[in-house]
Amino acid sequence: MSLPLTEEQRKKIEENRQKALARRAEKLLAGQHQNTVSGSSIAAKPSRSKQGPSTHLHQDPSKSGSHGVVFKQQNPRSSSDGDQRPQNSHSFQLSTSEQAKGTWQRQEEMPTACPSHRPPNQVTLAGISPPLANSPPVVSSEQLWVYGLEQGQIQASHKTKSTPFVNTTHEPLARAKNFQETTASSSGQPPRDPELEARMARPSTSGQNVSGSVMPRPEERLQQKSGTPLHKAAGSQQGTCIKIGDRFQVKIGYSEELIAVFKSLPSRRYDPATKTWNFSMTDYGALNVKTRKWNFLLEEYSKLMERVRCLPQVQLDPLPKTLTLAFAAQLQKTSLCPVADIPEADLSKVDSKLVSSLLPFQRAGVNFAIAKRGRLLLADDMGLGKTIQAICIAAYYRKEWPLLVVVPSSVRFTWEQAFRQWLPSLSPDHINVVVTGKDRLTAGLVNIVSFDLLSKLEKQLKPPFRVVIIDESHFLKNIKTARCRAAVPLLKVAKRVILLSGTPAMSRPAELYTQILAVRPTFFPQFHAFGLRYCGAKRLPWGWDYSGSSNLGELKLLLEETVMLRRLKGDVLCQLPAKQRKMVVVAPGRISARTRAALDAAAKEMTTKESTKQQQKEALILFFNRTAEAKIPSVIEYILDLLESGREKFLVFAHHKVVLDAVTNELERKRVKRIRIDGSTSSADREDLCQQFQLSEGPAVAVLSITAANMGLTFSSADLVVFAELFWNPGVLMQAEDRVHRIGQSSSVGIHYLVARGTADDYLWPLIQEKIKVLGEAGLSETNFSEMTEAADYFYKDPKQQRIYDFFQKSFEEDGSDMELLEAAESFDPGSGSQDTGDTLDESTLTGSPLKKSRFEFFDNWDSFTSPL
Ligand SMILES: Nc1ncnc2c1ncn2[C@@H]1O[C@H](COP(=O)(O)OP(=O)(O)OP(=O)(O)O)[C@@H](O)[C@H]1O
Repeated sequence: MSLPLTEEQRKKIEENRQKALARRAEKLLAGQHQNTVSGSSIAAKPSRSKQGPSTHLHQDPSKSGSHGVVFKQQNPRSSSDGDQRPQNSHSFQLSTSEQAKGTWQRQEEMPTACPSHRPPNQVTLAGISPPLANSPPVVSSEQLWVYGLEQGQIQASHKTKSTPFVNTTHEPLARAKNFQETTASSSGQPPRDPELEARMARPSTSGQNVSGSVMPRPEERLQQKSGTPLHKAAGSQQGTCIKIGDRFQVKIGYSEELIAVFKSLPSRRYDPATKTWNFSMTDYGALNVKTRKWNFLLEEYSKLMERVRCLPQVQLDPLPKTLTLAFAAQLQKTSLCPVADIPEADLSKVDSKLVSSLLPFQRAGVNFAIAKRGRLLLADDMGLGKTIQAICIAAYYRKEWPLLVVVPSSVRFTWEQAFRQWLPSLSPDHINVVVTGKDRLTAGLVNIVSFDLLSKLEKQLKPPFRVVIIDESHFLKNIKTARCRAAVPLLKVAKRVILLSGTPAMSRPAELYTQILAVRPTFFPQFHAFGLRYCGAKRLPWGWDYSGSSNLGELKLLLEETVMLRRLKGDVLCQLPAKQRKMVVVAPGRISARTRAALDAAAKEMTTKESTKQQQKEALILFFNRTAEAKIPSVIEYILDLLESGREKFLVFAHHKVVLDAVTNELERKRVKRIRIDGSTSSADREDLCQQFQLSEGPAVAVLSITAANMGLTFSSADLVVFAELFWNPGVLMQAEDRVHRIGQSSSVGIHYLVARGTADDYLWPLIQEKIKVLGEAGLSETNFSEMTEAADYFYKDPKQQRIYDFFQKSFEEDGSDMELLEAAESFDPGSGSQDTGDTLDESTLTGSPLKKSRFEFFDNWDSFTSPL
């Protein structure tokens, strides 16, 4: 951020200039070393470099009176000078050969090892540099001399002005800072970053420590801390370094000396975007600022920075310290390839069932995590199996358990199931799912808790967990939320931090900050530095605005090098099955006591010997009915979590009208785009609604009846299907799945079955699996439907449960049983059922739902069920 010089500052500079001239004259008289024309007041000793810019210039044919400059993109490794060759006399070399000579002589006399010659007081006031000029600044040698002398004075006012955290009154920012302070003090020092430290300790090719040559000097540290650029002199050019691929780019306006420096570096290129430019000096001012970019190999970074420091009229913001450390090996040429090969991790101590199930890209993910010492953001696309990878990574560090798993509350039990499935060596008794604020957070070896409960159980976080998984880590994007305040300190001190999110940032880079902080607390300990670099921070009358974005390419590189692994579905499509089915165990904790009692009564009725067949079937219908009601809050919670996680378009299939109504009403309340197709939708409307959904952009949900919308419709623009309810006929379920898995679908499709324990799902789910297995054996269905829930705990030890299951099986397998069940349901008296149970549904979730009226309209469309469309 540069501010124009005030009148007072100008006067002071002029005064100082005069004084400096006088001093200079005295020095000359005293016979001291003279530096004839240069601005080399910063150079205490003249020293000639063998590789100095002047050598290049003199060898450069560009000097020979040509009239233009051609900039061509070159092979980055080419050392040719061909990318900047003047074609005519209006070249960069100034208009006369005399001038050029004068300039380059100055360069020649500059020491190359500038830092050692540079006076220590060369940090100047942040606000005095003018904005990037449109035309080359005209700076006389005298001016340069004076600027060099006067910087110490300017610095005097620098310190109090350049720390936005101190000065700003912007509340969120102030809070962010406080937060940083409190978390730092409450949790002690953040853990050291061994990876970066190792890099820093690695010797460079020149035998120097990376830190020795790359670490900024004190004034640069001040600059980085304050987030303000390092300024050299009034009137200096201000530029920035940005890392791009294995190169870094310099964005800066014209400076003759700087071009000489650039030319001295063999890897230079000009304007990678436009490849070739041909322009004269007179056109320079009109050039688009965006095109003034140079880029170099990373390994030349230190060399360039050292030389640029010698140019008082040029000021170049260095790469952030975090970047220079992250890429130290490349900056120092100790690594030839941009990303070092990731070694294969030794997973011999992890359950072989899990390890052998990993797909190749998942195995690579585990290797990456272990190479990063168990601290990473695994940002694979949705449905790529982040859970299995996270469990494997955590299992690798099993000696450091107890493990804490923080998840959205709608998937707590799915995680429990996943641990059971993938880690058979872990006794189920050692898995602790925290359900209420009174539960113990440390009761198990694996402790699963929701974000919201975590903030209520903060006191139980001492001693801290050493291994932590955070699912859907973008839930932590807002530093002001209670969940974030509870989680981030915990993560900063944990030894292993596994963040999972398919959408780490949904709208702006600022959302990434807390996640980066959690994985690498030392990277950007202050948000402002991050905000300036990557959030296009703007100072507004009310404070700082960090809602923008800047240097995104660099941010991506930094994240990928150090913190984040992200694979998109398209990258690994060939390794994925066409359909990925997932059983989601939804929260039984949300079933009220009265519904639970009603479910138990219905279950008892089904197996009572005294009951007639008809009574048993009615009890079965009642059981379904209560199941539907019991699941509504969890279903809605799950759908809202999906939307919050960035799922854009998906289908929700349900069976009972009460569920379809509740979901539709909630989406309406949340103003989410939706369509609904059930038995009451006319054929013409069905097609229109379908098209509407197919063409819609952004989040949209299709709420569909399992029986009325399982055929004849195409929803290939979605790639996820959620079954809010189960249905006993797997053929109907698979037809419903195929609404998205059909021609036009280019992605692997996710299918989520929401299953609630203690309900009819306990029996329906194994029943469906059993049927599919039989069909699979006959080559009539895919087999992986049942494989996915192999470890599901649905095998009945209790004889009563077994009897219910047998009854289910019998009821649904008898010829015409469906019809019987439907008839039985028709004869059911909803009114009496309603009064009997008087179940309370979550009012907040069901606002606006015409519950009383439709409560027992179990099947939304009998006709479509018996004769599907
Ligand atoms: N290697 C594997 N073998 C068998 N099943 C797998 C494998 N990897 C993933 N799955 C299954 O794929 C489904 C999706 O996996 P998971 O839920 O972990 O994806 P995710 O990346 O966490 O998705 P989201 O971001 O939507 O939560 C699950 O049913 C999971 O069990």
